[in-house]
Amino acid sequence: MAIANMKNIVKRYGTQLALDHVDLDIGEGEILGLLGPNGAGKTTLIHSLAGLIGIDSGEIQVFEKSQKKHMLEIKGHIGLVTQDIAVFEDLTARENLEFFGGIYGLRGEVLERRVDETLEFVGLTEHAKKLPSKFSGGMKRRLNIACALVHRPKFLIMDEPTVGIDPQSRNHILETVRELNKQGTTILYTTHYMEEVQAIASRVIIMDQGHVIAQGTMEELVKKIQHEEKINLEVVEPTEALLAKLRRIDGVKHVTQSGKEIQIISSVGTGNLDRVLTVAREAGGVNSVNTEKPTLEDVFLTLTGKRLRDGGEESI
Ligand SMILES: Nc1ncnc2c1ncn2[C@@H]1O[C@H](COP(=O)(O)OP(=O)(O)OP(=O)(O)O)[C@@H](O)[C@H]1O
Repeated sequence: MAIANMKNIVKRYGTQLALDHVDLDIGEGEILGLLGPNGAGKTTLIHSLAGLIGIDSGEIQVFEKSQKKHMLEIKGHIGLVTQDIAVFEDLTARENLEFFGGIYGLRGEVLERRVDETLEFVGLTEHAKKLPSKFSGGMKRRLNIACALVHRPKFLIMDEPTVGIDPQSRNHILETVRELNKQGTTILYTTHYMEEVQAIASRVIIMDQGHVIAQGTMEELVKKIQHEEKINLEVVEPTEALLAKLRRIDGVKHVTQSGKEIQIISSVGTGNLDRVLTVAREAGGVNSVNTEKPTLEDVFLTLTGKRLRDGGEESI
């Protein structure tokens, strides 16, 4: 069954085109990773899918039903974990869950059982009676997720749920996502962190400037650039003149620099390793060199010209 289809979606904020004819399909049982730099349109896509904002044109179906016609019914089976933590600071963890469960029509014993189960699931049972203001960042994030889960949605949409938390809390959240998926929940997971997508996603969508620029499994995406290799150089003098010369070499697609380390993505089989070394030696010398197969991060760089980790800043 298709969990969601978006067809030809256009969304503008004034003159700003946030979604530019976007198509997206999500199948039941997937963990779909949505990657993109700041401003790519991820939150806009998620909010329009969850029915929080209207679109200018296009068609959205969720659970194979028109979103326009069945909005309320659809919303009852979606959970949305927002990027900004949306819990009540003056209610305890338990009271927060009771409130959100109540919104979804849960009452009495069923509500209490679901609240207990959800607290247990996110590891907050012992803290049920505490106010979120006493929580660490990671615990607050877990409570935020719990609020979106208490009504047991079929489809969970998560907007950067691990921003600003420690690695242990992040692992806990990723484990929660995997477990939910095992139990049958379909998940759309937005992040800036490539390694999170690599750890949990069964399929990946890459967005940039309001467009879906690539989608597929990790292997399919990496295959897209299988004719490329990554050359890692450490040079003695990383001057602008050297970078410019490297970029002019035929077959070189991207050159990025961090201190004395220079990374080059180049077509394979073009003899570019030799050329790169010659240019770098002439420009002051080379401390070390190695080549690697491209990763998902390199797919992103090749497709967008930007590094995801830097929040999408231009790298060349
Ligand atoms: N309410 C708004 N009014 C005007 N412009 C907006 C509004 N919300 C988003 N935008 C613009 O629309 C574009 C897409 O923004 P969106 O927040 O969807 O991107 P994003 O990929 O979620 O970015 P981030 O990773 O920073 O959250 C950006 O250029 C943004 O500045």
